[in-house]
Amino acid sequence: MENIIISLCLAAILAFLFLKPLLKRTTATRLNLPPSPWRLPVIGNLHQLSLHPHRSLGALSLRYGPLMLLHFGRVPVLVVSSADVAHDVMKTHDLKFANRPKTKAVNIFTNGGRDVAFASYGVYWRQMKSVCTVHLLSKKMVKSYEKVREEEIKEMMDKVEKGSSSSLSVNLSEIIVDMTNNVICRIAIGRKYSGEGNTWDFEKHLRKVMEYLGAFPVGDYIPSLAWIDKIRSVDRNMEEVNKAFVEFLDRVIQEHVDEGKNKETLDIVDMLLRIQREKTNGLELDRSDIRAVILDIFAAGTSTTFTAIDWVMALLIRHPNCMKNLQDEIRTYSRHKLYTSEEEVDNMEYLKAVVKEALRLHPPIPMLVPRQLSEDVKLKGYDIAAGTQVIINAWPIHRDTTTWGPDAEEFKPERHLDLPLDFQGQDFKYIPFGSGRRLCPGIELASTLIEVTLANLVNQFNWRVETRPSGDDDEYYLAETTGIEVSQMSNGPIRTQTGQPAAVSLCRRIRRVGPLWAAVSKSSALTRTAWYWPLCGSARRLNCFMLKLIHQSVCL
Ligand code: HEM
Repeated sequence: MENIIISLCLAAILAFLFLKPLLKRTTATRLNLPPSPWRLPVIGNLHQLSLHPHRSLGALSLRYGPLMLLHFGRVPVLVVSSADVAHDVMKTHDLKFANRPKTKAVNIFTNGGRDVAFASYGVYWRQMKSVCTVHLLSKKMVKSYEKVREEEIKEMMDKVEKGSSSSLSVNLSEIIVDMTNNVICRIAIGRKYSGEGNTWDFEKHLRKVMEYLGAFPVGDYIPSLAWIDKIRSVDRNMEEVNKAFVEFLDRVIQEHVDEGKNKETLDIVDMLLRIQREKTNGLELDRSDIRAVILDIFAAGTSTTFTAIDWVMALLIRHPNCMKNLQDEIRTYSRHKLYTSEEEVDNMEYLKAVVKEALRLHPPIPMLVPRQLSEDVKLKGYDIAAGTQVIINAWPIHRDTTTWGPDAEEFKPERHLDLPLDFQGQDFKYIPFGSGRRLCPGIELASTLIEVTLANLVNQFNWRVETRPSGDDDEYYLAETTGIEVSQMSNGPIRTQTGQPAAVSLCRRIRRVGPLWAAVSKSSALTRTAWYWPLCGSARRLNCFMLKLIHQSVCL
């Protein structure tokens, strides 16, 4: 009798194991899944991504529609490529799509998502987001940092001035990067760490953190290849970088504690310490939470902002008529020759249109920050399972001819003059800062800094292309770059593939004419990635994201 029972049990287990995949397949076939491009075993659809994934996903969407289901390794990824579907995701079902996926790097650097950008949707994130929008990055707070912006922009203008009055070249992108870093640094931690006299190389460490946050975590997406991360000692290296950063931020926080509460101008660390003392919003912060928020401010605020300024300058130089219109406007409103103030910038409608148009064509985070679905949902009749990662690809949305007209690919700031579009993501055809619950809280800070910087650069200098080697087209000069350096802030494959902050290579020779002289501009991204190009070139030819992964594996 016992033998019979054991045999029956064994038979049942075997039958279950045998039937399980079949059952699964039957259930899956009953689900109405979104269209998917063909995929390979193990890597899924990764081979279909080029070095500009926002472009390759945009091209795939022309074939498979605005809602596609891909697989990055074994992780299902939903790709949204139209304003209509973006509306359903970020408005109708925003709550279900309000989570973020977390990679190993995110867990290490943000202490398991104790920041804002990667925190899981829930009470803690809600409190943090509210602290960010109401206290740290509110209109009033941004206004209180006006002096910081003015000082740093004046310093930037001095550098351009010096460069332009000598025959030496000026790296405009580098100057913009320095200015942006300095502004964000002073706002966040009260002082800047660039230049001489700094024993700790803050920028180098921050870049390292962002490289890890932006790198493709092979093991997270293709567990069978997790050994690659082990061989590369990725975990150990990340822990070491994190340790150095933690020590630095701890020192900064302790200095703030020692300085006391009665400072005249408060930076973000001061504000966070006050929130910790007063338990604002019922929030109980410990030191590691404060560190995570500060890291967010740096990671989310620096490269995005400088990339935007870089693109606007590049587009203006390519469109002399727009440059002239803008200069006319700025010179009408700007009373002082040496500095155009934020109050004056407030009146400049054409300047705002120029910035909006540049962010439409070149959103610094073209695929936004990935989201993760927290429960099953039906979207446009398709079944999407909980846990699916979600990419909202702003790139094709911003260039859709059905919503933007046949000239959607052209740089035409005028189109914004009569359009009631803002950065708040209310109209889903224009979402450079995202939308809904996860909307970027840094809009006020970023747009103010971008506008006042441009007003000054454009007001005081006339920019034009000086030389142009024959036989090269515009793309050669004005290409998006991707790669580790420009995907620093991103998380997960989406980020790395997106090459989020799509920095521009401003490698034209630019001359300031009129009373002052020549400035030569060269992209920092290009400078930093000079050694990287041969591989990028071949990767581009093969349209192969895998090559980038291999390169990243070797270099990180
Ligand atoms: C041109 C500059 C910037 C652009 C284009 C940009 C864009 C974005 C985008 C697309 C998102 C994701 C939104 C979504 O998921 O719907 C985001 C999130 C975020 N941004 Fe920005 N951003 C910029 C500047 C800044 C600045 C200056 C800060 C702060 C100092 C900042 C802080 C954040 C934070 C904390 C989040 C996460 C919000 C959340 O998950 O709830 N950003 N940003």
